[in-house]
Amino acid sequence: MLSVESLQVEYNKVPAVRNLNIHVAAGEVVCLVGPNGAGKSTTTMAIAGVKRAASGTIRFADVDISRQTPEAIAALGISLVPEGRRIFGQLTVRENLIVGATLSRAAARRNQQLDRMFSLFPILKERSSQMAGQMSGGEQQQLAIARAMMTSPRLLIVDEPSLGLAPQYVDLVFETFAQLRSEGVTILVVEQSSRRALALADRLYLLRSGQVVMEGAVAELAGSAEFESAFFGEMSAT
Ligand SMILES: Nc1ncnc2c1ncn2[C@@H]1O[C@H](COP(=O)(O)OP(=O)(O)OP(=O)(O)O)[C@@H](O)[C@H]1O
Repeated sequence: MLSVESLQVEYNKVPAVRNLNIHVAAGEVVCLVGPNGAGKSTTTMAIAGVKRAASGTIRFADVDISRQTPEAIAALGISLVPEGRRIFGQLTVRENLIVGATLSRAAARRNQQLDRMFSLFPILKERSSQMAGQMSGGEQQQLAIARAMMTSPRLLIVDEPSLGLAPQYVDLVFETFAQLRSEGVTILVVEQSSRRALALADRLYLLRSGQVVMEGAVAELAGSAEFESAFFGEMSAT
């Protein structure tokens, strides 16, 4: 479904991602893990088209999206839940809005999708008339994921969903992913270091300094001394 080949992404001519190759098959849950500054967010932004690749190819469902606009990429079925406060601090307000824009395709099905999200996230139904900013961090994260799901994406990309969340909300968010996965949603999830993400994922890529340093099926990697030391040795597990 998604194939990233020899991706290079730069900030002011300095590479943040170098010769990166990842792929995600339909129905898979794939995890991008790695320490601060490894290039995880940059990779997600390049896939969603909000940060232009310096070189390399990104293909989605056999379409080369490397040079496409964020709107076109969203219309093809990729939805990104960005890191942090669900906004891109380094992008303009307009660019942020474009990423979350409601597509005309989705608008026709809006009420149906709203009902689906309310059944997936009961708290959002309960709070439907409340100002979103008044909700807890965990509830806001659910809202961010639900908003991304409103367009019925074929690929949902979520950048550090557990960042800053209390443990019970992390559980809730990962239960949501498990539910989405059982409904056939393909998910690319970014985490610094998370056993929950590992429990969810089929495969993972471990990034460091903008490059993939380890990859494989979680079932095969987890437990190996090499992986445990690379993944948990230098990072705090959550
Ligand atoms: N706007 C920017 N300008 C310059 N350099 C940047 C910018 N954004 C990111 N970088 C650099 O690019 C590299 C990759 O950053 P990125 O945010 O993609 O990493 P990450 O793996 O997502 O880390 P984190 O877990 O901290 O979000 C880092 O060296 C970072 O300092």
